[in-house]
Amino acid sequence: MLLAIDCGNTNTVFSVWDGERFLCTLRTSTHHGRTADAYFTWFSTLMKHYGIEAEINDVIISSTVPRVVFNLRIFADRFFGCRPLVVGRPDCLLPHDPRVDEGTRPGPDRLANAAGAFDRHGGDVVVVDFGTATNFDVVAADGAYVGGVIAPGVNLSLEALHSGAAALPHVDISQPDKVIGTNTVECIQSGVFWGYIGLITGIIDRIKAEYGRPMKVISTGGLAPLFQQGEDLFDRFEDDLTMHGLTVIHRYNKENGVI
Ligand SMILES: Nc1ncnc2c1ncn2[C@@H]1O[C@H](COP(=O)(O)OP(=O)(O)OP(=O)(O)O)[C@@H](O)[C@H]1O
Ligand SMILES: CC(C)(CO)[C@@H](O)C(=O)NCCC(=O)O
Ligand SMILES: [K+]
Repeated sequence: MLLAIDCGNTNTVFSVWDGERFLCTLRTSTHHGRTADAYFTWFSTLMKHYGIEAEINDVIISSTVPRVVFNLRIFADRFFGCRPLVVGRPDCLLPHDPRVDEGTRPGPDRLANAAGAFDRHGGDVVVVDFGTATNFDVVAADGAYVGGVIAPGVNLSLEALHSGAAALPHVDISQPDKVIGTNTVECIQSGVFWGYIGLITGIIDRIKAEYGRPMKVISTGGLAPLFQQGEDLFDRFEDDLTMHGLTVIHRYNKENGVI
C-alpha cells in the first residue's frame, strides 16, 4: 500500500491509499523538528485507533517545506523499508513536465494538483488551492503545469492585520451578512471575506481571458467551501485533489520502473 504525505507550510496530511481508495487521512501541524520516531508514534497510534491494518511498502512525499523531508525520508526507510519518492526532485518523474521559466521550481503541491486535475478532468483547468497561501495552478490541454498565481492565504491575511495593527484583534474567518461592519470584528471579517471573493473572481476572470480557451475551475483546501457558499466561483470542490495527484505521480513512477 501507498502512504502519501502532503506537507504544507501549516499542516501535514498523511493518507493511506490501497490502490482504489484512501483508507484514512491523518493531519498534524508541520514542524521541521519532528523526528522519524515521533512521526511513527503518532501515525501508528492513530492507525490502531481507527482499526486500520495497512502494509505500507511505498511512500510519496510532497513538501513545500524542504527541511522536513530529511526526517520523513528516515521515517519511510526505518519503518517501511522504502526509499520515498519526493515530488520535485529530479529522480521523481512527472507525467507531464511543467512549462515555466528556467530555474523555477514550482511547489510540489502545485505539481500534484496539476497531475490530479489532469487525471480527473483532462487539461484546460485552473486549480484554486486554499492553504497557507492561496495558489491558482493552471494546467494546459496536454497536462503540463504552466504557472499561475500565488496570493496570501486567508489565515495569513487575518494574522497580518492582527500582528501589524496594535488595535486589531485576532479574528476567525466567516461569511459576514453585510459588507459594512458596525464593529471591529465585523469590519475585519468583511475586509478579508469580501476582499477574497473579489480576489478569486478577479483572478479567475483574468486567467480565463489571458488563457483564451474555456477552462474548468476546481477548488481544494479546507477553506474553499466557505467561499463557495452562495457564490458561483468554482465548477467543483475536491478536497482530496492534492492527495489524488500524489497517487497519480506514484503510479507513473511505478509504471516507468523508477521504483
Ligand atoms: N470554516 C473554517 N474556519 C476557519 N478555519 C478553517 C475552516 N475550515 C478549515 N479551516 C482551516 O483552514 C486551514 C486550511 O486548510 P488546508 O489544509 O487546506 O491548508 P493548510 O493545511 O492550513 O495549509 P498548508 O497546506 O499550506 O499547510 C486549516 O488550518 C483548517 O483547519
Ligand atoms: C505557493 C506555495 C507556498 C503553496 O503551498 C508552494 O507551492 C510553494 O512554496 N511554491 C514554490 C514557488 C512556486 O510554486 O512557484
Ligand atoms: K495544502
